Amino acid sequence: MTPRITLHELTLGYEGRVALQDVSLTIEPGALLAVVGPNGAGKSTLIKALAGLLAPLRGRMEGLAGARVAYMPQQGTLDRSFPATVLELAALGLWHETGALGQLTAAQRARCQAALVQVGLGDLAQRRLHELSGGQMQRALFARLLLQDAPVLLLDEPFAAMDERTCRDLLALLRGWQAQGKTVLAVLHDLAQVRQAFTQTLLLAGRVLAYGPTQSVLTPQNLLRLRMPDGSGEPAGMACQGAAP
Ligand SMILES: Nc1ncnc2c1ncn2[C@@H]1O[C@H](COP(=O)(O)OP(=O)(O)OP(=O)(O)O)[C@@H](O)[C@H]1O
Repeated sequence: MTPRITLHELTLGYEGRVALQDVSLTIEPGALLAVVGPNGAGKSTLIKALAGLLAPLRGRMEGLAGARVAYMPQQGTLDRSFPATVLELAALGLWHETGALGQLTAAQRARCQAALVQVGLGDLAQRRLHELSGGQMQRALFARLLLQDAPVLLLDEPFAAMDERTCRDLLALLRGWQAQGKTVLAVLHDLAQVRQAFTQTLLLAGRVLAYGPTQSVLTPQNLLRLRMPDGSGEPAGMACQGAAP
């Protein structure tokens, strides 16, 4: 069952210093929501709070208690020197079934392999993580999400450094999840991609600047206020750092 998530005057930060303030909004079940804003806007901070990794400084969140939430952090924050294989990484998605030290049954192993095939990594199941390209690693993380099968998915820059084909394949997975009634939130920098694939957008800059249907949020006026490129190829005041190429 996918929950309705409501945020009430949520203020987030670190060691008492505010990063994102007074967020009040509702995310309907089955939303496909892009979280957009310049560097330091509080996008990752919000995702971490929704994932239960950061306690609010003020305000509260409703709907997430007891809900299964899958969280994909920015790839740069992951330690790839850990001596695991691609299949072992994907299998972490079954943690809710196996427990922390659980051995995989033959059926679970087959499901992991099937998830790897689905993301195009069927031949790389025994590869070590440090041997993967950035795009292959991202696909492996998506296989883990597939196995987690959670009703709420929180993805922090899932398409950073992806080639076009990988982006397309992984976007199709996101759409499939939405079609199943899951809620998908993704931090994105590529506004053309947001316009093309995401029905709802949350625009942040230390607070909520706009929230709603993508075309009414990503207006020239809103983007100009943030000096963000508008995705039309027009010159921008400030490049959106960290953007997917
Ligand atoms: N672990 C942390 N400790 C202290 N301050 C932090 C921490 N993480 C983020 N911040 C601060 O919180 C603010 C929001 O950061 P956040 O990572 O949420 O931004 P973002 O919108 O995701 O940016 P980017 O597009 O650069 O990833 C920034 O001012 C940042 O310096």
